[in-house]
Amino acid sequence: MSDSFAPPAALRTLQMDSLLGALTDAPRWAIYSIAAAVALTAILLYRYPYRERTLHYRNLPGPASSNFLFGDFPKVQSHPTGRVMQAWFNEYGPTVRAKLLLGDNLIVTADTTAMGFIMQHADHFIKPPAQTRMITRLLGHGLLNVNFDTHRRQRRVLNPAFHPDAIREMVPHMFTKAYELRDKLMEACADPDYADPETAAPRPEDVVAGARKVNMNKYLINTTFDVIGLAGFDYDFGCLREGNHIVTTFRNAMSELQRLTLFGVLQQMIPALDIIPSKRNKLADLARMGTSGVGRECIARKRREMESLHKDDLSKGTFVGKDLLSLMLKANMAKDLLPRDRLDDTEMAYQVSTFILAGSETTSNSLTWTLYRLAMHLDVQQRLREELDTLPTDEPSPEQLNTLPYLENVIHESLRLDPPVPESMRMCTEDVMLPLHTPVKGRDGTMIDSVPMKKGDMIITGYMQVNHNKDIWGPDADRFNPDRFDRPGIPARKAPGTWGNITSFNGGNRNCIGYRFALAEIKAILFVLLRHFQFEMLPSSPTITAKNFIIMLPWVVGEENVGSQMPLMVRPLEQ
Ligand code: HEM
Repeated sequence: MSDSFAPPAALRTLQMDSLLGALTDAPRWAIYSIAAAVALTAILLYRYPYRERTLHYRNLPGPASSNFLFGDFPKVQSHPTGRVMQAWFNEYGPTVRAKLLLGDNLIVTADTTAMGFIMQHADHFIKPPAQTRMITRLLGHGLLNVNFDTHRRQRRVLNPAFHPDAIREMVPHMFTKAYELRDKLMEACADPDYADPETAAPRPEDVVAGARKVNMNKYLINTTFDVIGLAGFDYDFGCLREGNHIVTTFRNAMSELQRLTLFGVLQQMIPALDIIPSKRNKLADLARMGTSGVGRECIARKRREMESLHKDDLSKGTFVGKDLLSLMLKANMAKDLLPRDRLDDTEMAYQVSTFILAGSETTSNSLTWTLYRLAMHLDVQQRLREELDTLPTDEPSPEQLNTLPYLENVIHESLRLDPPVPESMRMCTEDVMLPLHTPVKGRDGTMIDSVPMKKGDMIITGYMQVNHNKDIWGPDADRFNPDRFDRPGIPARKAPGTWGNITSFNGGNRNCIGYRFALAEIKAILFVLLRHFQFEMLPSSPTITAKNFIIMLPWVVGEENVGSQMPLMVRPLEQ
């Protein structure tokens, strides 16, 4: 039947010949253009309508894509941290689907059960390979970016270094650096010509008797780098004193990697671009060489100290220091550790790079946002200061600091409201059903209480949105109120996470290994700062906003050229 409509064979041959003839006669550019157009159409049909129709979680609700090529993430990035995602959750419920690059889909959730499930199944939800490649280039194969058995092996050696007893021994280093910071700020405030090079020149109204405009974020970054150097591996970076070129290179690399550039986007999609000596690749290599070089130097020094102490038997080389690296080296020598489970020196050096990143910018940002909240709420700041003043010492022990309930509440509230790592992305490694606490209404009107995920699917978990969940923290969940923790019935229900019913330190076996270190450091630094200074908002009231570049950084609207900053008025207190 159908053959009767087909042209006769001779005619078919003629048509084919004339098509081929036309193609061979056509100029080359025309042939290439046609081929490119056909390929592009095929790709677009595949990436958009085809995948949309065949997507296994297509019923999940979510926004219409805000950008055909780049998906929703330019919009997410151009708004303050968490704003766009929260708007989606308000409209569709806590689990939605959104668009990544070139029509790729992903799931975005702040559902407490889904997030708990992801935390408890770390092998099923790993960091996306593109992100891991980038971080590995910066840090090497350290704890932050290895998976499966390698992660378990490394974590086993690192865990003892973060035991509460071990952290207690590191607190004096935290105070040493907190007092160095105090002295730097005092110097700045005493100098009538002081102009902070890390922020814009003060406006006339910000020139105030007895106080100075200071970019506290930068001072705190220098402090936390110094603390991690001393407490982490017995190495003084001296960032507060005079700056350090290794840290500067490292921070430059971080800024470059955090910038949204076309090359960066392409590099995520095309691993072959890793070999291009682009600015971001070169800076990441330099940063890794610098920090892991510090690691190697410290490891060699520790080994020499151990050898001179325990010439006869290296395995006795226990008491070489109380820093993280010494404790890791000690754990690595434990007799019950099989040789294949030990970390070699390169792996050990990469942990140093990892702690430099994971242990400094997170803590400094948490402190920065805490000071911002305290500057906005001078009553809270004063009440906290009065509590700190009840301790009869300039260098309290961790136990003494732990007796201060308001200090605990302020830190808890700040970490809840402004988590330095506001979200994380994961890739599914095998097919699973993701359970939900709160069902969402599907596009076809049915309720969805679990989401089918397949190997390779991407998901973003919103730490910040769980922390702001009104069902857990009450109707004022978006407000800074350290007293909420003393209210009966708050938190109203359980949220996943390692500490304080908040997700800021993640949870499960990929939780933040350094959370006790961070809490001790935040307490020591706040103790010293608040007993010597009052922190105030600038009289010119610039708009401070938060932008997420892996870490939630503070920016001043209209001063983006200055880079990330938190300018505050710093006023020394009369002693
Ligand atoms: C307020 C300060 C801190 C916050 C909010 C914080 C938060 C986090 C979060 C959310 C993660 C999970 C990241 C993910 O898997 O996507 C993490 C992991 C990690 N953090 Fe922290 N962190 C802080 C301080 C520290 C400190 C001081 C150290 C080290 C001294 C540290 C070392 C690490 C490491 C090594 C990991 C990777 C753990 C693993 O994958 O097993 N962090 N942190």
